[in-house]
Amino acid sequence: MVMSTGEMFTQMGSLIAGVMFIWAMFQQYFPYELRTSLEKYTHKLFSLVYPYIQIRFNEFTGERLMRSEAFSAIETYLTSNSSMQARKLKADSVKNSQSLALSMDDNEEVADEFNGVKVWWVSGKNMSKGQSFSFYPVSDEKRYYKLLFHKKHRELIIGPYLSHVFKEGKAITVRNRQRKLYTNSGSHWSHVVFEHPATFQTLGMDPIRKQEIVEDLVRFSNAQDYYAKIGRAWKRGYLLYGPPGTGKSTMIAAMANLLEYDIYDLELTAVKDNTELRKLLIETSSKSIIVLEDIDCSLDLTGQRKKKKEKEDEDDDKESVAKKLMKDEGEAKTSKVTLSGLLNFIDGLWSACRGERLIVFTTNYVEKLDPALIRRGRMDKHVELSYCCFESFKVLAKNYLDVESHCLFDKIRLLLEEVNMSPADVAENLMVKSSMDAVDGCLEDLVGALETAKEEARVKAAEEEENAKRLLAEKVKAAEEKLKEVAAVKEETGTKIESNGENGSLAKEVLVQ
Ligand SMILES: Nc1ncnc2c1ncn2[C@@H]1O[C@H](COP(=O)(O)OP(=O)(O)OP(=O)(O)O)[C@@H](O)[C@H]1O
Ligand SMILES: [Mg+2]
Repeated sequence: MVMSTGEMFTQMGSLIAGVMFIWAMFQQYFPYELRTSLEKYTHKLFSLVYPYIQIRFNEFTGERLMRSEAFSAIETYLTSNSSMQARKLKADSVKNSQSLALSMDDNEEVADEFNGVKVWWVSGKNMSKGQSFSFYPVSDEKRYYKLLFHKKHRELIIGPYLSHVFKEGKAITVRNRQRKLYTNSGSHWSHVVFEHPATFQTLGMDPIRKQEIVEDLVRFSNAQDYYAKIGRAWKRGYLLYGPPGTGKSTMIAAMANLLEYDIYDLELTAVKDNTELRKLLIETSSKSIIVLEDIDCSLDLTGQRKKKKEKEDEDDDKESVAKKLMKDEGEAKTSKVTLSGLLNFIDGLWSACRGERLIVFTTNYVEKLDPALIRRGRMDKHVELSYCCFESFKVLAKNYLDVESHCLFDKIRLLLEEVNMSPADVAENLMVKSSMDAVDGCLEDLVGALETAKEEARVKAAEEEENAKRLLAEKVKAAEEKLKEVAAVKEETGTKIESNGENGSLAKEVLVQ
């Protein structure tokens, strides 16, 4: 059997250690003075013969036998190296069984290089003593990794190399993990696998603004040191606002996909009180987006969710939820989330308990939100998503139909300047309905839809103008009637006042006014 380098060094080390042990036992028979100088020389000799250092990383640590973070990070780090070098590999599936990860099997060895220095990693396992025979897999094996390197590189390996291994191992874990979409029922989060395919490439909006948002997000995700330096919690608030179907929810999915974050979709109406809200916050992990959708209609005074449509139909002098919360706060029972509870959730002391988090609010009615809720510092970036412009259309056309230019584009551009159509409606028209004339057919459908919308808008505007004219005519008529009445009264009272003597002219003036 061929012995690998690391194995050879380990065996050599064990052999020398054995000899040293016998030698140490033997030394006990020498006088004390002679023994101390002998020990000194023995150590020198040992490090000359065997100049290597070994570090052992056990899989389980502590009294509660927690799996060691260092071990996990090393295991993941070595996975990327081992598939090329090790002879015996273990296979495991990652990312929803879509791909395989190969890692080194027990008693295998791989070499690694860092700044030109070679090190060896050896995997091994110990069995617990007193094991009884069983047909079932043994669960009390204790695995470990041993790192072997020359003693002259001690500082480099113990410092920069090991921190590089841990950092890289954790980064690979994040890349390979299955991302999750959480939702709360009461004070508990439950999750499904997050698989939304939206990306910033497929999001239809002005490319310059889109680039600005992408850069802002990437800058945030790399800014741990910066946030620590300026003494702020590593979190950022986004307010996405605009009419329905303009891509607010889609943008959140694109954000999560860009940064590889989990999403916590917080249903505020299902939260009993501020304490429950805080509990939910504490249970979120870092590298995540906490989403509060439709913040303007998430709650009402009774804590019941109102459907958006009903909300739209309600009377005009609606108050923002935030204002209602504020009013409600004084009389709040323990079963209510209050505005201050929500503000604390966003930027109270507990909000800093896990770093690297985005908090995203969405709303169709930004003007209804309480300024306290969305001031900079809480919602750092305000992003308006609006009706489809020509730039957004071009992204959608490229995405849905794979076209970058077409003879109908000019017509569409002019129509989009005149008509308010949401990207969701534009996208609906660009969905291929049959294999025949896909591009021409879809673009013609869109032109048709835009022209219909334009005509509808024209008819609506004409109706509104007609209504306004009618209203004005009615008002003029009413005013004329009033004038007639006033004139009649004036004539009657004017005569009386005139007969009243010197005050008569003054009274007349007042009446005229
Ligand atoms: N800007 C956009 N780019 C690409 N697709 C979009 C865009 N806006 C909307 N869509 C499409 O329309 C659908 C609805 O969009 P989305 O749910 O993101 O809208 P929203 O702004 O969140 O609406 P609401 O205010 O009703 O929640 C999505 O499935 C998406 O495919
Ligand atoms: Mg939405």
